[in-house]
Amino acid sequence: MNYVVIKCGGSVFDALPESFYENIVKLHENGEWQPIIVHGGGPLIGSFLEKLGVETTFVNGLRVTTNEVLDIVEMALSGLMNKQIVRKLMTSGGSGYGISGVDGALLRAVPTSEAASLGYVGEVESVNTEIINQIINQGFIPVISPLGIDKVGQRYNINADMAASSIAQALGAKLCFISDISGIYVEKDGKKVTLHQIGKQRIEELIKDNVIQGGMVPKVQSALKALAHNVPEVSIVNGLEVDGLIQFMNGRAVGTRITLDKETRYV
Ligand SMILES: Nc1ncnc2c1ncn2[C@@H]1O[C@H](COP(=O)(O)OP(=O)(O)O)[C@@H](O)[C@H]1O
Ligand SMILES: CC(=O)N[C@@H](CCC(=O)OP(=O)(O)O)C(=O)O
Repeated sequence: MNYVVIKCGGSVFDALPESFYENIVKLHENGEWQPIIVHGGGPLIGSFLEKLGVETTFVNGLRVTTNEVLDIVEMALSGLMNKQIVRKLMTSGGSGYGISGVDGALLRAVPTSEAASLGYVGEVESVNTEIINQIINQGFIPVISPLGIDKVGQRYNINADMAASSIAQALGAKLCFISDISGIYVEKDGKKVTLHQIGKQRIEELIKDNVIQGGMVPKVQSALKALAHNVPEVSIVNGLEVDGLIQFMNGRAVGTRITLDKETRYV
C-alpha cells in the first residue's frame, strides 16, 4: 500500500476550498494512494482559550499546556475540528473516519524532555498502525487528531506536525504539510522569496538566524526527522493553491520540498 499523510494546518483550515477535500476523495477513489489526514487547529484552540479567559504561551512553536489547557485542546481538536473534517469529506463524496490519538492508544506518548516548562506536551513514542490499517481496510480515510496517551492514561497535547511526521514514519508514507504559505520563505535582495527546495544544513542555519520561526520550527524539524526515518518525500504546500496537493502527488514542483542533502533552490 502507498500511503500519503496529509497534515492539514489550522492556519489554513477555514480558507480551504471545497476542491481540497474533493481532491483527497479523488485520490482515495483512484486507489493508487491511501490518504491519511492528520490535522492541527492551533487558531481554534487559541480562540476557545481567549473566550474562556485562559492565557496561552508558546515556547519554540509549542503551546505550554496545563491541565486546564489540555481539556480545551481535546475539545477543540478531537471534537470540533476532527468532526468538521469528517463532514467535509462526506459532503465531497468520500467517507472519513475520525479518531483521536488517544483512542486505542493510537499515539502512545511520553512527555517532552522540556516537561518542566511545557507541561503536558507529548512526543510520540509509538504509533498503532494496526488501527489505522483497520480503518483503511473498511474503506475509510482516517482523520487523526494529535493527542496522545501514555501507559497510565495521562493525555498529552502533541504538535500536529510532529504527530503527522511520526505517523508517516510508522507507515513509510509520503508527507505533505498543508499550510497558509507557499513554502519556506527567505529575504533575498530585499525581497521575500519562496524556496523551491531546502536541505538540512540550510534549515538549521535559518532557524539559528530566526528566519524560520514560530510554527515553522516544529514543521521543518518534523520534516527532517521523517526523512531520516523511512519517509521518502516531504513538502510544504499552500492549501489555497488550486490542485497543489494533486501536483505534489504527481511529483511536480509545488511549495517547498525538504531534503536531507545540501541543495537549496529558489523558485
Ligand atoms: N521562514 C518562514 N517561511 C514561511 N513561514 C514561516 C517562516 N517562519 C515562520 N513562518 C510562519 O509559519 C507559519 C506556518 O506555521 P503554523 O502557523 O504552525 O501553520 P500550520 O497551522 O499550517 O501548521 C506561517 O504562516 C508563517 O507565519
Ligand atoms: C504542543 C502544541 O503546540 N500543540 C498544538 C496542537 C495543534 C497544532 O499543532 O495545530 P496547528 O497545526 O494548526 O499548528 C497546539 O496546542 O496548538
